[in-house]
Amino acid sequence: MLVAKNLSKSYKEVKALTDVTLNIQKGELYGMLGPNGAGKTTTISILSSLLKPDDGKIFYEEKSLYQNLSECKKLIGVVPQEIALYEDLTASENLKFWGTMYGIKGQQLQNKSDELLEFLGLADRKNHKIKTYSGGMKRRINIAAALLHDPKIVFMDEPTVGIDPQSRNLIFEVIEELHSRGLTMIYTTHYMEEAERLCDRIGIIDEGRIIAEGSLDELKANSSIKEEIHLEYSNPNKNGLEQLTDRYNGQLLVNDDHLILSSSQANSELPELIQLCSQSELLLDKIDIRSLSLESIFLELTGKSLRD
Ligand SMILES: Nc1ncnc2c1ncn2[C@@H]1O[C@H](COP(=O)(O)OP(=O)(O)OP(=O)(O)O)[C@@H](O)[C@H]1O
Repeated sequence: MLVAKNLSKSYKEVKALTDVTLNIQKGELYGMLGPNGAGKTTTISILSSLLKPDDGKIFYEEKSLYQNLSECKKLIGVVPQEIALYEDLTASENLKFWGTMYGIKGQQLQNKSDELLEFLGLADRKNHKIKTYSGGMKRRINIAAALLHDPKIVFMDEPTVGIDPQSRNLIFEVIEELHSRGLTMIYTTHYMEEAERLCDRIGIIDEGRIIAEGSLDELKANSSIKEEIHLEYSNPNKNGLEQLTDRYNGQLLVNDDHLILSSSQANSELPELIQLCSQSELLLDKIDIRSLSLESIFLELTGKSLRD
């Protein structure tokens, strides 16, 4: 469906992308997982023709993007990270505006707009102004606007940023339904849980490079880490945490009230870890051994946390 070869892009002295190559199959839900500033928005902007790369080639259904711009653009829908809606217009009026921009008119636009409002669970609010909508509802209308012209591939740039868990779940359900209908999607996120839940294949991006790619199972199989030890503690003792960080350099994620240690053999590492916690005067509430997550894979590959 989409092939991108060796995309590179700099903003003056900032190297935003280096040699990014992607091969997205029809019907695939591909996740780009990376921290803030990794290059996700730049990739989407280039793939959707909003931005020109310094280098690289892009093909949609084997046709070069730049040589077939208007034809390719019809295939593409973009859900931008920033909400692109007029606050003083109703949801219907916003969709009418975007539909007209895509060249859809009259009854066809009305029908499509109603169908999407129904699909996104907002039919009963269609005549309300966007400024009365919650953040999650605005995000859903943002998605509807990208679907008006029946695109074959949709780019979703962090579509759940800044919304509550319930609204996030509604958006996941919409994406899963679109996926089951065969829509090809590229979904960017810095939440590993989203990539794990939604995506057929995940590209891990950091500092403008895809540093690993595969299904969740493939990424796990290629990692030397096998498990994670989760420790919950009740006293965030700074010195104690520093001692542990020194001992487990590059293996340990420290969060507010818990630690995650990436481990190749959790059962044999546990006694030493518990002893060190005791020496470091960390009061443990709970210990859990869990299967490997993308967070640990990211730590293994980059030496840093996805959430930094
Ligand atoms: N218009 C711009 N001018 C200068 N630098 C930019 C511009 N847009 C992005 N950058 C830089 O390029 C790099 C990649 O940014 P990009 O927005 O693509 O990352 P991202 O993964 O989408 O991050 P975020 O989740 O924060 O949007 C960053 O270092 C960013 O500061």
